[in-house]
Amino acid sequence: MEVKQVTLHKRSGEVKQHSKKDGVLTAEVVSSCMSNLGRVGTGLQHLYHHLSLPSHDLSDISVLCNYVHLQKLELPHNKIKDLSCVSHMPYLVILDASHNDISSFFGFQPPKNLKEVNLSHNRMTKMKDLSAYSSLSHLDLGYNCLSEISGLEQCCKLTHLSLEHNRISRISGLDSPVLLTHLCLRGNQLKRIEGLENLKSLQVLDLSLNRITSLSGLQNLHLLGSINLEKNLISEIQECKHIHDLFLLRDLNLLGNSVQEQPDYRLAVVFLLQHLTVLDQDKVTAEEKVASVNKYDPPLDVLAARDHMTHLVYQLMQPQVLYDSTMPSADSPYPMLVLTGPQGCGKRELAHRLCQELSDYFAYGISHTTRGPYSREVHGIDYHFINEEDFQNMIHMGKFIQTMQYGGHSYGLTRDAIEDVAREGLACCVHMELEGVFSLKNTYFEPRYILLIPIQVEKYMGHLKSHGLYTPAQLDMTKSRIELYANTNRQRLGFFDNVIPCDDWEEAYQTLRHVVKEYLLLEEEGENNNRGSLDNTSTGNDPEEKPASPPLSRSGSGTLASHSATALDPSDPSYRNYFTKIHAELSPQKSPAELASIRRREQLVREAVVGKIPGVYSQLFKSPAQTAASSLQKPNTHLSEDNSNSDESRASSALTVPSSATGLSGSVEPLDMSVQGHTLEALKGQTPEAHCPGTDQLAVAVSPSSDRRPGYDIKPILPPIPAGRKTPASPSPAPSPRPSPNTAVDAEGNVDREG
Ligand SMILES: Nc1ncnc2c1ncn2[C@@H]1O[C@H](COP(=O)(O)OP(=O)(O)OP(=O)(O)O)[C@@H](O)[C@H]1O
Repeated sequence: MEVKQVTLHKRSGEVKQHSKKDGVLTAEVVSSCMSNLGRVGTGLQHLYHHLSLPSHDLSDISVLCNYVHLQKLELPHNKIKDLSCVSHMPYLVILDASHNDISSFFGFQPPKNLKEVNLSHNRMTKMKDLSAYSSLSHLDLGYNCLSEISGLEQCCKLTHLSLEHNRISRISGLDSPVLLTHLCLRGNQLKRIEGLENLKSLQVLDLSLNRITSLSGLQNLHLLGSINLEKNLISEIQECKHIHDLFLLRDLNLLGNSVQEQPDYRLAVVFLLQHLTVLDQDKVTAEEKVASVNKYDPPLDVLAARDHMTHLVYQLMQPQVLYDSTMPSADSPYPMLVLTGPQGCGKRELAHRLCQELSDYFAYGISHTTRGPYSREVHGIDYHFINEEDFQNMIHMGKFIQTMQYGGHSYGLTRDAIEDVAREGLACCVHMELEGVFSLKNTYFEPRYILLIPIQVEKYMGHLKSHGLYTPAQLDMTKSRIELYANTNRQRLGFFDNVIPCDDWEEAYQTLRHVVKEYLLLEEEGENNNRGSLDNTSTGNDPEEKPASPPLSRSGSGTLASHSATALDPSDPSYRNYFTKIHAELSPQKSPAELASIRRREQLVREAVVGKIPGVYSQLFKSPAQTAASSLQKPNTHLSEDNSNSDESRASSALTVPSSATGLSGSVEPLDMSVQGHTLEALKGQTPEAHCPGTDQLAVAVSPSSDRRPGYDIKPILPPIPAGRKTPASPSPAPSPRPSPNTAVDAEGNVDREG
């Protein structure tokens, strides 16, 4: 249908034809640029609602006074100075007069429903009161010469506002448009983020190309999803803490800020703002998120894996040392009992008492610590108290099997401490925090883990306070860790073998004693078998489920008990059976798959040690298919066979181990233990510490979720030489310090025991 604009729009009914001349808009041009045919209100006439005249060199558009029904008017890229014709368009909803020469701010009577106005790229210098334009939802005033935001007090429906590239040096006048969702102040002269407090609906904020130094002022804008701060003066990562609680923030742009030069900038920001999906116009990958968490707040598994790797690497870098008494045999790792639980829950005293009462079975494994002794503590009984420097030296000498930082001090359990006990023919009983347990679970030791946990928290806290040893901060930390233990127990079925409430110390001891005697099948007739411990290896639901302790018969128990009653003779062949049985009773049962895996790994070590296969590590990490095949071809060799080959073994291990260590030390830098546990604080409080070389490499090499991996529990050692109990069982609460039992292999391959 052909519609003549002239008949539809001329108010007077008369059409005066104009031609486009000297920037004057004519009716002909208008009629050729109209679109969107509709009806007038009466429904009797048709008319066009839209007029679009971009880039027509227009300067005089007064002819538009006649086009009263226009709803959308687009006049960008002309030379228009006067927009007064708009006063005649009461139905106008959208006006685009960008890229013109307009200097008068809203120089027309307000169309009642005017919603979207684009006056960007003009010459306006001052904003005026827009209270008559209360329907405005989108307003673009970018690229003008405005120096102050004002006149928006009544614009309650405004959702999009752009004032980019003006001369604004301070954000003000934005209290009212509370529905504002998009605000662009790019390219102004802003130094601070202020005056945005009321814009609670703000979702997209562009403050790029300003001189902003801090992100303060954004903290309450909880709907913000995107912030552009490109090319500002932000220099500190900790500024991100101001937007840390903006949980909907997905896109942050800090390109062109000096903060990007900070070490580990991207990881630190990704860690602080974990909801980000785009940072600096680059997608945040899942790998980056994991790496950032592992770096700044590593899960216990990751910490433990790093701890384990550190000690493994340092151990490998030392000359070979044989820990014969604790070496796992084919079927029975050295038996250990670990009491864990929050600080001050009494586990240390419980461990001492247990070792005293069951001195034929257990002795206390003494940890090292850098904290000073409390008043009644004895060096060499409660701890080995050493200074930080010595502790670090011991780490570098590969002495520890696990370490942890707690309350600003270092704690660690050495191989020697365990070996000391093992050489007495006893099982080792230690106490440690949860981190220690995680770490120990990476080693070849397979202790029973007993969690001692306070149920009555207030009573426990009162007890701790009464010690008078702890600062309020330490007390708070200890309290918060009760939940950590409880959660670990809830979330990791079977992680602890037993859980014992420790609100009443005597009751806890009796339960512990009972549990341990049950492990050892030593329970006296008639003794209460119903104590308040939870056996965590059983869910209690499955009637088929195996009991936590191996189902040894009573006669087995009798044998064990009678062995324990007399001093053990190492030459007695039943000596090893004794250990095997303690182990069987202290170790959780394994599935056939686990057992097969352990055997495979042991087989590999044996082969490497006797020189049947080349390097220890190249074999330990070979593909599962090869591993399976090789273990099929070479069925489990007996320990005695390995012993018969001892010359060859020594030669082979002396050759292979240092080369493995060298290979490792080339690619894996030793860990700086002081970094662990401090990075998060450093990040939150101030600029992160300088990058710690090696930390990342280790973190990458370690899978956080895996407790047991090939090679982790393998030591480059010779088969065990049972040393046996050297002294009669002592009733003392803890083994007294004795010379190091370490045994070294000299250049000729001769075994030489220290001390
Ligand atoms: N080698 C270790 N690895 C991990 N944690 C350890 C180690 N040795 C000791 N701990 C634990 O470190 C925490 C602090 O020990 P510390 O002896 O300083 O505190 P305490 O107030 O005497 O508490 P507790 O009575 O529980 O030992 C304790 O929970 C303790 O069990």
